[in-house]
Amino acid sequence: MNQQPDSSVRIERDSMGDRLIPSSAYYGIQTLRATENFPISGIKPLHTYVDACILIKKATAIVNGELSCIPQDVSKAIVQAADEVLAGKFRDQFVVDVYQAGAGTSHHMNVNEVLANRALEILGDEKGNYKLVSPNDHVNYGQSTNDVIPTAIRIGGLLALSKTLHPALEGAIQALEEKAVQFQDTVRSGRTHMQDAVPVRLGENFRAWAHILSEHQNRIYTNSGDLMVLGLGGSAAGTGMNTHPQYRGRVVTVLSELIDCPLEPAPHLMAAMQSMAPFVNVSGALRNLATDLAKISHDLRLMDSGPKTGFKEIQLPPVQPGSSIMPGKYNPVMAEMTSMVCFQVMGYDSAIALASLAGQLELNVMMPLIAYNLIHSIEILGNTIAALTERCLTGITANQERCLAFAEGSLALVTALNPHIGYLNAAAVAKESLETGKSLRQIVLEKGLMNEAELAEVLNLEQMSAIVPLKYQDGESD
Ligand SMILES: N[C@@H](CC(=O)O)C(=O)O
Repeated sequence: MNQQPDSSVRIERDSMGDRLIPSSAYYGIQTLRATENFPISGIKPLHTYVDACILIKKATAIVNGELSCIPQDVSKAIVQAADEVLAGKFRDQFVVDVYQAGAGTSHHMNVNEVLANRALEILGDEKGNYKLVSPNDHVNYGQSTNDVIPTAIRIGGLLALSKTLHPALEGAIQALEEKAVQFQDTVRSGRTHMQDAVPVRLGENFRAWAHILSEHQNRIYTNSGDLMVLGLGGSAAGTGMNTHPQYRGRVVTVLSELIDCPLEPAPHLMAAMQSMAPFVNVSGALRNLATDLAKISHDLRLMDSGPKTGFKEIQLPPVQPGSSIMPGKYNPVMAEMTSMVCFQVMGYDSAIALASLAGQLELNVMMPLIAYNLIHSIEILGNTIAALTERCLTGITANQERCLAFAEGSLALVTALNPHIGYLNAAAVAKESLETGKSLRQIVLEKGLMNEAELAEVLNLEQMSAIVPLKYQDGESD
């Protein structure tokens, strides 16, 4: 390329040759080639994933500067550039599609180039003039995509969990517990197999859901512990080639301080690089949560069904007109959206499992897919749960009369008669009630199976729907 380009572009060179880059761009030639190679989804890297990569680069620049592996002024300029990105600048410079080069080298080089070019500017030099600060020799000193990207997925996962999913789960659990107290005295008919079952308390349904979510939160905490063990320092193949002996330990300490989380160096660098088990583990816990969350959102839709032709035991808050053609229709849109997000998370989990088994020898090159799917799953689940809580759970009201009417009309009330008249007699009473339309009470009295006082005591909905306390001995309470 002999012609002098105009000032709107600059020339950059890599091992494949020269290319023109817009002068204003902070990314460089390797990023440009990647954008041309991967025009796949139009989806750019998640902010949290960019943050994770930038935090790693900040930590490595600090430690490589302290160890005199890179010049002090270069280290400081890279750190300043990293801080600027973390503060929200240059976000439009991370431009490589999420479906990209195996292992994530393209996104990684995008990060290295943006930091190098901004560091050059800070040092008074020109973008693209990589002598003073090079994306490969300085920003990437002692690193490889192969140890940086698995670390970035770990850090991105931890950031997303603490910023999005855990606070959302806490909010949902609290909202459900408040509803449990509010609806504690509302008796409704249980339904099993979608048929009449024994009575339950509506409040207890909400308490059960709070408990289910709280157990999922514990599983996610436990499963995410592995994300805190970092193989950073393994460089290209998990041997640590081209790193200073003190780098590996120090960089993990600095990164721990930066994200305020107790991280540790991996006991075996090759294992940390090859195995995607920590991500499968967290994704599995997310799938597990999504499975129950979808079930809860389906239950909410069932219980709210109607208004004239369904259960309508509860009312979900109407948040928008439901129909483009049917006036006055309000649909359970927040619960519907929740189910779809849960299905997406399960799909992402399946893809993560396939990507994780596709590693070969020293490296798993499917990491870009794992990075996007895992962090996106955490974030969309967190955002979904927060929106569901704010726009649906907190505003749910109970239709007490309707709940009670179903409970009183349930054929399964006859279950309470088993200990007094036996299962077969009780079944005959139920059958006759269904055939004749007479009440269970009336048939039992007509048949002389029990007297009125006994029946009144046994067919007590409050008592039937109360949870039997756990006791191991008389006089002991739980
Ligand atoms: N993923 C690259 C290494 C790197 O980008 O640092 C490779 O193994 O070829």
